[in-house]
Amino acid sequence: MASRRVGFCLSVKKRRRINLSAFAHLCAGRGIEVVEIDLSRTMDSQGPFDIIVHKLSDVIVEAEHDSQSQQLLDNFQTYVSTHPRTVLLDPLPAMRQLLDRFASYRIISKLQNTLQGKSICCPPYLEINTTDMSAIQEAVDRKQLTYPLICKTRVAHGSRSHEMSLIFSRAGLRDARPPCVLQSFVNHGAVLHKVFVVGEQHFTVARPSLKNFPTGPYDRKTIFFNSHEVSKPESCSHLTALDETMPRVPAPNEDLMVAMVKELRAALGMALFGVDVITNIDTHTLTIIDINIFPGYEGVPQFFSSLLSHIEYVLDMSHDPKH
Ligand SMILES: O=P(O)(O)O[C@@H]1[C@@H](O)[C@H](OP(=O)(O)O)[C@@H](OP(=O)(O)O)[C@@H](O)[C@H]1OP(=O)(O)O
Ligand SMILES: Nc1ncnc2c1ncn2[C@@H]1O[C@H](COP(=O)(O)OP(=O)(O)O)[C@@H](O)[C@H]1O
Ligand SMILES: [Mg+2]
Repeated sequence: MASRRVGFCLSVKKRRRINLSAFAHLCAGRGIEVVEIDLSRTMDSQGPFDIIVHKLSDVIVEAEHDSQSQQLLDNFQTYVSTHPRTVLLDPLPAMRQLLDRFASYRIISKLQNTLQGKSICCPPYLEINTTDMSAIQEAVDRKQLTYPLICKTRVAHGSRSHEMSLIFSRAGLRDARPPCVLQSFVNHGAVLHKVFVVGEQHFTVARPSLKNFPTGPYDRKTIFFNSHEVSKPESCSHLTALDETMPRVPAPNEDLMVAMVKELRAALGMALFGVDVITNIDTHTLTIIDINIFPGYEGVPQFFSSLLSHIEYVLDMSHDPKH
């Protein structure tokens, strides 16, 4: 009989993607039982759980307008609050803030101040809530945002959240669809670094990314794109094809990455997250552009062993009377 039970609460898609049955097999060898939580049944009938690993992004976003999802979320929250000894990976309020780019970029901007002098930054950006063009133009000028601007939806989860645009001039600002973020585009040599965090450990994987653009403003039509067409491992787009004469950008400094991950872990209070970083080709500043909840860890063969170690560590800590 397994002595410890880990509940996984994931969408069907996520469960398949991470191959939960293979992870359950690994856990069984360490006396840990993996249970797939079915949110449509009572949590009490499926427990007890020593720890719950979840990605409830779909449910949280749907709960905004769907009472059935709200009910599922309420049941989950009630279980968690009435079982304080069950560890939650990760806390709901912590992950909820990452579903909102306004909140994420505030966190990243604060981090930029904490790590001052460490050459880490967040691109200058604006939160756009209005359709009033002159107000938007004035805000862009006041904040001295440089063109091109990348326009991202406020909601950071779901298929529509990856629909973005590149705006090259004041006239192009009419293509912004509020609520959204307007962020200065940073030339980075078309390489994205995905930093995948599991507790104390992190793993970095390089991915394709948007190519460099001349600094604007200039007369060019807005480019609409889906971020998954440019930054997935298999992405192959004309938007990522670099001019071959471009000098290569150095890989990010590992000490800087360690400092960034440490600060972010503390600021977020989370263990399973991903950070998208790029290196500014002119200043070599490490630039954070995105934080993801429980990402895919694609290209990280150590993911399972690392997750298992983290779960064991958390369980040991929670049973330690000193904590
Ligand atoms: O949006 P990104 O930066 O491409 O990262 C995605 C993202 O985190 C996505 O989650 P969601 O937006 O659907 O919540 C993850 O999907 P899964 O939950 O199905 O794994 C992707 O795995 C992330 O991609 P990546 O692993 O490339 O960071
Ligand atoms: N400020 C920026 N400068 C340059 N490229 C960017 C910037 N922000 C995003 N990108 C590009 O757009 C892609 C998607 O942006 P991101 O903020 O990670 O959104 P998503 O949530 O869809 O992953 C990145 O992978 C990168 O290629
Ligand atoms: Mg991203």
